[in-house]
Amino acid sequence: MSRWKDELERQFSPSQWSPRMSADDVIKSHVTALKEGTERARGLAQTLLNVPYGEGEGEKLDVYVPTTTSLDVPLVIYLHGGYWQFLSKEESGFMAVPLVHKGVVVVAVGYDIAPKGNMDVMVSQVRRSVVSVIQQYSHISGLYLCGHSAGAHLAAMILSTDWSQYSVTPQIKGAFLVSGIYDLLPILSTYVNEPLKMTEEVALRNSPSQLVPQLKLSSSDCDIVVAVAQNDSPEFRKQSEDYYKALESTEGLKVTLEDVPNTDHFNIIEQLVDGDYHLTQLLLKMMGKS
Ligand SMILES: N[C@@H](CC(=O)c1ccccc1NC=O)C(=O)O
Repeated sequence: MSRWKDELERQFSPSQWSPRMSADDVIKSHVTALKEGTERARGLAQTLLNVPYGEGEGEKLDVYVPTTTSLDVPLVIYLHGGYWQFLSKEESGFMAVPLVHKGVVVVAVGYDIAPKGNMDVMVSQVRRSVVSVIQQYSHISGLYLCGHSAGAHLAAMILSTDWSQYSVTPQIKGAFLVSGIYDLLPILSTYVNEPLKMTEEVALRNSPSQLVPQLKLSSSDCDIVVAVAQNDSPEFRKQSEDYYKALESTEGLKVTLEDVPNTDHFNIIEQLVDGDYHLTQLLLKMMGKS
């Protein structure tokens, strides 16, 4: 393998950039943290698990419901990460712990990761999950998205949807894009694409960086936070910076770049179990619940 390809693969291996632990350990600890947080959330909140949003076996979502008498109930849809090939909704309810406590509904969406699903399928699934959620929860005070890593990519694709082919047009008030990938071309030649098997055409039509004009048409009223970890790799940091710049130079969009100090690709999202964490506070503030 060429040194150039080695370096590209290292840039797209988030586990190799954590200053906290070895690559293997940071992934193990990530999965454990997400699982434990999700178990806690399932113990604390009322839940509706495995609610179908489509016909497919994998087209199900989990709802974490607050006990509140307030009429102002925002809803956050969480899209999990894992390079479109790892993780599931089963360990994706962790952020519900502090949010449900503040009267926010949290929805963790499942989608068919590769090799079962491909990029077009996953993007279609998460878009349909949003339509299903607003049809079932029409009384909510606002719809928000949060995605991590590959899930931030999927959230950005939701913001970039031409809803004319769908039965409703979702009004998304805010989106938290955490350590995401917005240009899929650089990963085409890496190990990440082995199970995905994307062609250049597939990568282009599923790159949010190519869809900024559509995002402006569909999501001009949405507050967008592009968050990146201080210890994300230079290529990951560049993905967030470039996408932020592309959005920011588009007139009429409200977008901020959050460079989160003392975090890596994994604990930037794990810490959403903590109500005092900077990004939890920002999310609550965006929803008017701080
Ligand atoms: N090869 C990747 C693996 C990875 O990103 C990952 C693996 C398991 C669960 C989650 C992951 N990534 C982000 O959520 C890495 O080097 O981190």
